[in-house]
Amino acid sequence: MSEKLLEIKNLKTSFRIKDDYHAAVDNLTLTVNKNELLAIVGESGCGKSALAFSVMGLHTRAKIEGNILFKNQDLANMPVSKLNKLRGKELGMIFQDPLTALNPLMIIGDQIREILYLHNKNFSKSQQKAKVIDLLTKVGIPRPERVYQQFPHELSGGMRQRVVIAMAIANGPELLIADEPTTALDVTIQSQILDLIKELKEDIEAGIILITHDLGVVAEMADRVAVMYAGQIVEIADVHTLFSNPLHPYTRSLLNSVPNAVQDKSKLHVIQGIVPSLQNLPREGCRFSSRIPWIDQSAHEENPELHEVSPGHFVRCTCHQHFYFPDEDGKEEQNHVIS
Ligand SMILES: Nc1ncnc2c1ncn2[C@@H]1O[C@H](COP(=O)(O)OP(=O)(O)OP(=O)(O)O)[C@@H](O)[C@H]1O
Repeated sequence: MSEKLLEIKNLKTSFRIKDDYHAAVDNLTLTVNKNELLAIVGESGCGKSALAFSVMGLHTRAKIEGNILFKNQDLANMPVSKLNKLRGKELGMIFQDPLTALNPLMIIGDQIREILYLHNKNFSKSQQKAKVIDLLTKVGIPRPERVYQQFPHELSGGMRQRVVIAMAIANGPELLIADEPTTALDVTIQSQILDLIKELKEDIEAGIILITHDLGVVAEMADRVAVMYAGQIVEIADVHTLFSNPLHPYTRSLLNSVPNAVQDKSKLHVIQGIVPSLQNLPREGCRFSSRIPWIDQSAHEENPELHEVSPGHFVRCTCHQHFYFPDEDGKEEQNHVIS
């Protein structure tokens, strides 16, 4: 039986725009188990980062409602002083852009030493230095003694992201959140960084939330996948089920829009449009219905819920039972009705 590490219950993260609050994460419920890698996917603007920042308590102006239970402590309703003791120790985060995550005026060694010292004042300076060298070696940095003395601008983007990862794992986090950790890097470095996160998963035995746009990465690394659209989870399942039997129209659209070597390119089905802006998000009915206007309105639920269609596989709204792509000619898909 998997052990729950993080349990998010009815999380609502809202930003104030003009005079009103608008929810970027809307009534979201999710668990992450120990030693599990949960991938969160979805288009830009669907609320992935808002969710990650809520877990880490990094929103300064957002209104947070609901519960974020980490080992049964509620991060959403915790004083900052207590949260600070968890962040950088039991909770680690790898940010999108390593340059903004590092202090440009401090050498790398001191930045990592500071994190170690903050959470363990008993380490002597030489013990801290040894540990930093150890961490830099672990994240694959060649000549760690030299890098210890260098400033962030002296390193390449890939090396900087390795440093950020070393900082995130310095105190052995139990939950690690990686928010598009390779966005700022070129393709070859991207795969090295992802390999590193994969290795670390075995090594540090943490629960990991990986936010990414890259479905290839998800297929290779994730244990479970949550698909987000307009602030909500529309489908969640173990990685095998999600890729072999995607049900929600949005999930099917995401998977169908990725070409693969054996696929006939004329059969790429793409759903047009984008995630609406926060102020224009439909708050009632199926939020995806405006993207699939050819599906009869009666196919949607009034208040779409997540339904468990097989053990651990949840899909929002009943519209998936009646969904087909408009440019599909096969009758098989047109009759895609799941009882
Ligand atoms: N501080 C903020 N104030 C107002 N609106 C915000 C704020 N931060 C995010 N938003 C809005 O909330 C919605 C969700 O944004 P979020 O950054 O979480 O999306 P995302 O899925 O992480 O996108 P990306 O993949 O581009 O990082 C978007 O409409 C965004 O414009």
